[in-house]
Amino acid sequence: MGCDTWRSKVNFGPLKTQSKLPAFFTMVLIFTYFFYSLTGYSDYLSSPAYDPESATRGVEYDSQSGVGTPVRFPPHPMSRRNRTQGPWSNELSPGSQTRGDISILSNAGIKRFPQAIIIGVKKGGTRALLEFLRIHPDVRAVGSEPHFFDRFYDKGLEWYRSLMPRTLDGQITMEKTPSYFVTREAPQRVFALRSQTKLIVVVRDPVTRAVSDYTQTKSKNPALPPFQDLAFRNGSRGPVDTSWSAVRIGIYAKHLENWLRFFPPSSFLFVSGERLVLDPAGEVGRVQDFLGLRRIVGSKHFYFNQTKGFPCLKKPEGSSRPRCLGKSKGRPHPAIPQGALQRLRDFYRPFNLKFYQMSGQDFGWD
Ligand SMILES: Nc1ncnc2c1ncn2[C@@H]1O[C@H](COP(=O)(O)OS(=O)(=O)O)[C@@H](OP(=O)(O)O)[C@H]1O
Repeated sequence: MGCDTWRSKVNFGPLKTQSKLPAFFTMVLIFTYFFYSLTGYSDYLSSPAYDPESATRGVEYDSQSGVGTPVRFPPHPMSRRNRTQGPWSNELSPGSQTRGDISILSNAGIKRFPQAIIIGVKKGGTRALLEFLRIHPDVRAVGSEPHFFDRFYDKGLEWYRSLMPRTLDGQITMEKTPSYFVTREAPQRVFALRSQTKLIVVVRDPVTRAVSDYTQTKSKNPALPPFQDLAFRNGSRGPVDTSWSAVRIGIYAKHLENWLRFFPPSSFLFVSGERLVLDPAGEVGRVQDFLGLRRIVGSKHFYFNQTKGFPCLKKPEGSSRPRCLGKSKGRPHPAIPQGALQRLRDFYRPFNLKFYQMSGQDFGWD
């Protein structure tokens, strides 16, 4: 009788007990999946597994020879806690680190290596471009600068991939680290990871860029000598001091040569930092075309903020309110003697002309 009673109590309608078992286990599986998804454990458990795309890329990677040698990824070097608190956390952009970090959907998709990287240039407008692109539903980007190919290469590919946001099929993973453009080893390293990587370089008049760079350093170190004392040797009377990074970064042709040893010209898109301010929709339109994206980000997303003196977003990613970039972007520059600026302009002219030839674009700095 006991057994019959039990049977009749667990009888769901016309189904027999045997046919209910698979349904029961399916429910347990579904429950377990949602439990892990909601608590974030699925992220933790799945991180050492390689998606086919990144595993294929691992075959390309060889830090010594650059290409062709299959190598194993190193074991995951970071604990769960450290993965979210990397050394780059001080460099977080204003706003969230990745789109929808706190949403349940953040566990959907796969962490992939970037298909496109903004590799430079420092103070070119790289943050503005990345924040503009992040409005696009098919773009997901790391908010901070990973600095993998210059500073943290020793941490290994899995560390790098763990920083990436999850993407669904058809979405593009991006990051920006402007110092890659001037890092000697970066081209080979990027190529070794993914030879098809699309490379975006935001360039700006090298003279203004140098002043912008100086302004940033001076804001952290007010005792910094005057610009002209650093830009020229012998107390500003001598030749241009190319050992000063603020000057050296602006010799774009030289750095680009280094990249062209590994990547064909078609891998690059050069974005004008000046046009990005004057016509953000136009410049972002070119970037969307280059990335093979639908032109979704357009003029309706921008407005010119008179106080800031720069275009701002009407509705940035992760927010419903208009927002401009932070105070460190678009800040006033100190007055530099005209003579010093002219000498620098003369210095850069031949390099600029060479860069125009190499990039196939005249940026109009001269
Ligand atoms: N929309 C908008 N808002 C604010 N700032 C803008 C914008 N578009 C371009 N810029 C220019 O971006 C310059 C900073 O460049 P980066 O973001 O590449 O700097 S960094 O290398 O990441 O530090 C920054 O340089 P400074 O003007 O010297 O501050 C700006 O001129």
